[in-house]
Amino acid sequence: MQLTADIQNYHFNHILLNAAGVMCQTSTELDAVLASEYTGAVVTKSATPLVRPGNPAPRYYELNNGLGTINSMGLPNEGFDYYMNYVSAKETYKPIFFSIAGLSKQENITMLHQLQDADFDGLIELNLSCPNVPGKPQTGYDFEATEQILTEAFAFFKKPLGVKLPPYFDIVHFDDIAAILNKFPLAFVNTINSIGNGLVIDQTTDTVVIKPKAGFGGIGGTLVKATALANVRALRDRLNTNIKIIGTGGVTTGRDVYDHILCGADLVEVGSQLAIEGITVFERLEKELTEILTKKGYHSLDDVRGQLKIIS
Ligand SMILES: O=C(O)c1[nH]c(=O)[nH]c(=O)c1Cl
Repeated sequence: MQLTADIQNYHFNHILLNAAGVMCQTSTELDAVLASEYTGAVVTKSATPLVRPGNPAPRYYELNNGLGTINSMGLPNEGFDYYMNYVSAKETYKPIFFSIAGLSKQENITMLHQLQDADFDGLIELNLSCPNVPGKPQTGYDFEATEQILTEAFAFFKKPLGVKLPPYFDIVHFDDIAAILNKFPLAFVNTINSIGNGLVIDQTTDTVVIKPKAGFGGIGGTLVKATALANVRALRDRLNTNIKIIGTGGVTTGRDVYDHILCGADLVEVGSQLAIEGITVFERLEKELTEILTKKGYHSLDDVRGQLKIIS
């Protein structure tokens, strides 16, 4: 079964990888994702210039019905230099995505200059959608700011650059963000990040389940699948074909992976379910995906990608 994909001159022997933020903050976690036989790549925790402890705990919670997660981590990470050292020293044939999430346009531009000048050979994911830094809006919801930072970035940045987007919920917003993104030679778009600022209640204590922001946090897992598929499909339909799509959100079974590909995804990321199930999730998802493809008589993901049918 052909389960491969390409983004520019990077080849992926498997289409699954972690979502930034999950199993990717330390070198031990990054090594575990790379070591899995069933991952095609790894993405780092979004880096800020300096080390960040993140928000006070409890800041992550798994709903006891298994339907999702809520997090307000607050961008905890080891700092830009840690991840630069990791990717520079790493001997791997698998592509590495280096995620950055500066707290200002200038921080992102500075990190992009450092990445441009470094001998890092990989892909860069500009996170425009962290919902959990108090007082900091999600850039992806500010279309002018999004266009501005991409204009400044592409004035000097020549390595493969993609963006991690928040979910959109309005057809006109799909039109608007796609029109902006199509102005730039992006390698990929990764959609979606968690659905920002949800609220989960502990039924026994009538209390929110996470401490930061009075309990407001990003929602992931099964609960966000319909929104994730819509964003993958809407952007695939609108973006230039040379901008590849990474589908993220709501992946807990092989069928969910298949659905993301039907909507147009080239790679598929696993966040909440990886946090819940652990590294073995990748083997299970690939086996379940392969079963579906075999049953349908397909030999390659190319037979499926973007082939979602509508009712005519
Ligand atoms: O709170 C976080 O660290 C976080 N949490 C998310 O759900 N998405 C992000 O992009 C980030 Cl940066």
